[in-house]
Amino acid sequence: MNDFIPGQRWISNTESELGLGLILDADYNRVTVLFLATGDRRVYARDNAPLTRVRFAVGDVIESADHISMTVQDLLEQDGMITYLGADENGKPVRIDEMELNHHIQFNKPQDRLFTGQFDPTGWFLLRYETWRRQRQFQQSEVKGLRGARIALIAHQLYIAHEVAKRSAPRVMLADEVGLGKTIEAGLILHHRLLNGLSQRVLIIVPDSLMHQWLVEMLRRFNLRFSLFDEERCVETHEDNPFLSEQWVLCGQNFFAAYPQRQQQALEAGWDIVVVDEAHHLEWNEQSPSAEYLFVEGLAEETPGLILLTATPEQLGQESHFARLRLLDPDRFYSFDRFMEEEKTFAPVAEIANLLIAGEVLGVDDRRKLNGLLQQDHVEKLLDKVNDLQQATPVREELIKLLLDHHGTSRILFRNSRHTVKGFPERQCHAYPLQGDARPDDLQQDPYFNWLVGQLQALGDDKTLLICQQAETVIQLEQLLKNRHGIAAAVFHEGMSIVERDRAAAYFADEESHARLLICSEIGSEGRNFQFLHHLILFDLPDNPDLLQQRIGRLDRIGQQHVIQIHIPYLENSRQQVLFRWYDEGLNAFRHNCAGASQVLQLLGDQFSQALHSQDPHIIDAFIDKTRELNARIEQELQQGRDQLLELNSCRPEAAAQLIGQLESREQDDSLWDYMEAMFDCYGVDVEFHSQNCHILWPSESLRIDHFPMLQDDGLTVTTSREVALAREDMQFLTAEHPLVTAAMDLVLSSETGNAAVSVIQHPRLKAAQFLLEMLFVVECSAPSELQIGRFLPPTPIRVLIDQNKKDLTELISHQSMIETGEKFDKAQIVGFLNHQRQLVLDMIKVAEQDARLQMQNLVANAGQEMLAALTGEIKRLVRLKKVNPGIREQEIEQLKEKLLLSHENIQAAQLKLDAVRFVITN
Ligand SMILES: Nc1ncnc2c1ncn2[C@@H]1O[C@H](COP(=O)(O)OP(=O)(O)OP(=O)(O)O)[C@@H](O)[C@H]1O
Repeated sequence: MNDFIPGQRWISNTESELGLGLILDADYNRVTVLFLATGDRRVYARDNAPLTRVRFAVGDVIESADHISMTVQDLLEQDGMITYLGADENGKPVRIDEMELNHHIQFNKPQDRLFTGQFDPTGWFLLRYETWRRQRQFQQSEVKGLRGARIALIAHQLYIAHEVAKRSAPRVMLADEVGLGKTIEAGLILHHRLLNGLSQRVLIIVPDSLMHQWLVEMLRRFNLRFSLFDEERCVETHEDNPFLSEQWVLCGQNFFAAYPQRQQQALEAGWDIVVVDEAHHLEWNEQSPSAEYLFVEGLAEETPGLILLTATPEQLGQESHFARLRLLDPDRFYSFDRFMEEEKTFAPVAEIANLLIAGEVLGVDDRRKLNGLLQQDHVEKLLDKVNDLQQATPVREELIKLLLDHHGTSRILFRNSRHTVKGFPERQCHAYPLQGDARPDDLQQDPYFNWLVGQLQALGDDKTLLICQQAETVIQLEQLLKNRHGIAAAVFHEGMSIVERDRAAAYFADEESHARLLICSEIGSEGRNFQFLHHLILFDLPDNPDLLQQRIGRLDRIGQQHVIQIHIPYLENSRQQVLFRWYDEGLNAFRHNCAGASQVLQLLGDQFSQALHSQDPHIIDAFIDKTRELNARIEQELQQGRDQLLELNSCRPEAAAQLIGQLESREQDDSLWDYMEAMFDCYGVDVEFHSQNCHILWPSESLRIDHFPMLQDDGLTVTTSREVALAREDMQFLTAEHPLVTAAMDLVLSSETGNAAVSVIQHPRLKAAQFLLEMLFVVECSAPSELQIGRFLPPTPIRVLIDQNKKDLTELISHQSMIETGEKFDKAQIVGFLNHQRQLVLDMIKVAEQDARLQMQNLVANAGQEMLAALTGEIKRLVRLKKVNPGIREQEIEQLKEKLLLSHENIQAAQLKLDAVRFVITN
């Protein structure tokens, strides 16, 4: 067992990026280590802590926390602590106690393994090399985080995810029209952030009826395994704060409402991103904001990332919509009146933005208008270049960004509609006027019920969804259909538990089940996926057009293959008939989603309820005509203003097409599979051919480790084809982002295996009987995770090849061209030779290191510039907004400046580590 003494310095074998650890405490079972570079504290079991004692040797150059560096000349050991004695650059004697060592220090171990003969087969070195190369390539890829999801490549979704995920704090409202894939967009954003280490802790809050669907979607589409939290689960964890027991948590909205003390715990637990689905339920007005709103407001203040999802943002009125935007960006959305005022100026803003996007020359007048709009932003210099062919593209992008952000609907609101996303099937509406004076209490006598029985018979074997308002109606309908007519139906309503509801929906969806009808109360009208159906019966109609859109959206969503048939019964001369005509003739809302419906309703005011209760055909006709007129006007206004701006922000077709192009070309290249085969070979995983692009993986008898990521004894079937993955959910979709691949890559890089190797090669440019060193250095930056330094300087490999004359051959002889001859060598002889030539080998490493250091300086300089551009952009924006919004605190700006300084400091403190070395003999 290791002897740990507080004050000693140890390094993590698996997370060397944490820098130098300091033993804080060691008792019988456990050892506590503080990694000062990142501020992380880790507790390990004492008998198998993955830690290595840091002990420098004579000749090593070390540095103290105060940046005093020295060459070690001697080591003093007392009571388990080491003191290094040596001299600084000027030869002045220095002593550094190990406690004083710089915590950013990292270690160059591969050469030690080389000199002691601990080299691995070349395949491992190549695997290590390729793993670093791929990881770096991945970091630089525009489509990182978007590749691994089991989804069809749909332009607007990829565009949004790509736009949002790379921001320093993703705070957005995803408000695409019903069924266009907001859950998928949120999943893609989470997937990207988690995969890149930009976010760790995620809380998703959804209506209870959607909990299970979210859980399944996150897992099957993104390989993200969330934990469902309810009261029972919280009690079971036995933790003071149960939310600290998991990183990815999914909760129902009602749970927080029912257990307010859990709200406090969720607030205290701290998250990187909070996602709220069906966010229109967060109702707000000045006098009485809802409890749900206040809770999310609390989370919004504490959490850097916030994603709100709603297809109908204005369902509870403009004020609530504004309040939710304010949750996301209080600096930008500070006054409701101002927000309402701004809508009026959307048309000219959209006009100019369109000119900029179209790449048209901006005349003097246009430039003046633009300058007027962007007065606070001092864009004169940009405007000078706006027509300059060489510089116009980035300049125009910047101007569009400013316009949308400061004068448009802002960059946090995304809304795509069927108007722009094509390919949705037609909707047909069938009206069924029924005779009768009024609807009796007894459903059996109700003409609606009799109609329903006949209608179900007419629909034959086609499965159908029926939605009505009340749970009570659902229960009665089901009973009567069963008892009187032997018709089996599944039900879904608020009186059922979540498990019962999910079970009912699954039973209904099962092709084998007898139930041809699913009867839902209004809660079934939100979020659920029923695109496998194409008949919808609206047993009654909601008064709110957004609710109607939600209902139809259950069927009219991505994946719908058929023309959607909407069936609506109504009693002649009844309120329901007027409502039907209002939707049908006034808004045309059954066949199309109607963007201006909420505004029409607002403008109609009392006339709406008056007309619904009227029996006078003139009043009703006039009401319908007025609706039609208002609707046409509002739709036109929206189309020229707000909707145009939303469209511009929500998807740029060329950019999206480029993303899709990149994703497709990656998938056509099968180098991932070649790489994985090499990995499987090294680790001892058997591969069996299944069918084209599909394989079965098994742990072989000679598996090198106890457990290969995700691999069970009964094997795992994988496919590298997206098409197959979409059709066959039983297969894993193997991409560079699949957890099996990423975990296997981590495995390679966190172990020493492959960091020292010996190869015999032949190369036309090299004489026989020479030797060279191929080295892989890695630039690493250990910094607190909230700085997200990885955005600018992720771990970056640098390859250097040096020959025995200390000449740098990196450019001349590529890694790929160094092919092994397969010739055997005498290991003992090589070790003897290496030790005999120790000084030369060390000198060769030194030369390589100098070269790598130069390259590192460039990397650091570039990363610094990128960081500076990103953070000064954020600072400038705040300074600009502060001029119009007195609510912005100076402190916010100061915090950003501090973040900039800290990021700069950490990037400058990047370290170079020799990760792997290969001794190459030529033949
Ligand atoms: N890119 C995609 N590939 C495959 N299926 C998709 C894709 N995008 C969406 N879908 C499917 O389409 C349906 C609608 O998507 P999703 O639930 O994300 O939409 P939504 O906008 O959240 O809907 P709602 O407004 O009803 O909440 C889901 O069944 C989803 O799995």
